[in-house]
Amino acid sequence: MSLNLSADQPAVPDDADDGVWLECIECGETFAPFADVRYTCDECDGLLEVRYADLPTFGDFEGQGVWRYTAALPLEEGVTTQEGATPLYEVPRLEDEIGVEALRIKHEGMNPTGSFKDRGMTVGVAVAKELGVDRLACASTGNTSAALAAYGSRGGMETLVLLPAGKVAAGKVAQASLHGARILEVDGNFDACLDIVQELAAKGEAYLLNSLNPFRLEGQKTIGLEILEGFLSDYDAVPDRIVLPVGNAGNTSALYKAFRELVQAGALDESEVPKLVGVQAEGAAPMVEAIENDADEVRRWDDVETRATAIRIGNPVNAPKALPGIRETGGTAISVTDEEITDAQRDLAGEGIGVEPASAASVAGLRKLRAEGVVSDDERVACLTTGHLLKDPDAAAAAGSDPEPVPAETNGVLATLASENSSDQ
Ligand SMILES: Cc1ncc(COP(=O)(O)O)c(C=O)c1O
Ligand SMILES: N[C@@H](CCOP(=O)(O)O)C(=O)O
Repeated sequence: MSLNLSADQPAVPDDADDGVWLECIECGETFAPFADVRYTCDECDGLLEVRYADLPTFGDFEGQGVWRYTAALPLEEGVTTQEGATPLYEVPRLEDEIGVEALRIKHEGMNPTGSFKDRGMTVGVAVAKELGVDRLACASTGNTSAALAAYGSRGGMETLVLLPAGKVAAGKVAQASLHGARILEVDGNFDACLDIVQELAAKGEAYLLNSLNPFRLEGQKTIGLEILEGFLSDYDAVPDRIVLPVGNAGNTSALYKAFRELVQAGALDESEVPKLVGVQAEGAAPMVEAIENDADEVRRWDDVETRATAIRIGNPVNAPKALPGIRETGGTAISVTDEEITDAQRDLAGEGIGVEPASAASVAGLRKLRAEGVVSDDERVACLTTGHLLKDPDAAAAAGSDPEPVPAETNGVLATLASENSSDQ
């Protein structure tokens, strides 16, 4: 099986349920979608994708948010807190400074729990209910755990999250905790947590809701659909390029699937599909390594480090879906330093957009690619910012300026205002 853009719509197998089925991206084996719990192929362990007998075009969408795109989703309703419909901000100063025809920021930090994970969970948790499971679990660098805890509690289900000890931003742990998840802090990195959660899921201890779960990625497809609709409405054309931070590579896979389905439905010409550009932190860049080396597989990095803790991931499990997404769209992958990430975080904040460090990687990557001449000045680009500033208050405080102590009287305040701001020097 190849995930190419011009692949024909597959024949509907006998095990389809109401025109929906699961299919292995490696060997093509098909499975009924809601009869049993499975995350990968029984035959070859390949990744699974949800397939549809009928694919929608733009005219088939109505309403707002993730569930506007019901025609492109496996269920008609989810466990919802009104996720999606996030802003597509204009950033005139950054657009000017980076030097592209148009730059828009799709700010996924404006979702209910402050990250794009809500789009996946509204679908994934609803499928879990359909399957009749009681305990949901994930490994997480923070945002998945916050979203799982919130949507699990909304669905009245037990949630278990495994976090790398000491490597998750404070806001995210607080969210998972208050929404009632049982939090286990693992003495290991995210990839080790995911190995364990996969084993727990295989033993039937919990239903896995990381992005290995094909249903979760269906919800995340709606990011791509919203970006395309936003650009069509404002520019009468889809973006030339979408730049996004990459960790486990779920979004890259999901956006590519959204575009492939539009091409198959005849709603988008193959030549119009936006180039997908993945950005990783230098200290955690296995996807970039694979793209640069033209490799078929991604090598697992055992030691990963970056200030952008959300993308501190060395073994992107969705690589077999994401590598074709980058290559088939004519995109690329690039790594950026932590300093470049923080600079971009400050620049976005300077346009009133508060993002966590991992999110700013997209803008840092675009800036670098523009400077290298890979992106040209006539391009219209969307950068995805994946999580809100308040997710990681420590990183925000470190990137911002320090408060200045003043006495509790006006003259003292005036004297301080008249002096140089020492934190600006
Ligand atoms: C804020 C943030 N940005 C980016 C990513 C990376 O997304 P993906 O795993 O879909 O590549 C994650 C988590 O993985 C995240 O939490
Ligand atoms: N950044 C992620 C890492 C896990 O990714 P997932 O998409 O596979 O759940 C997180 O927030 O935990």
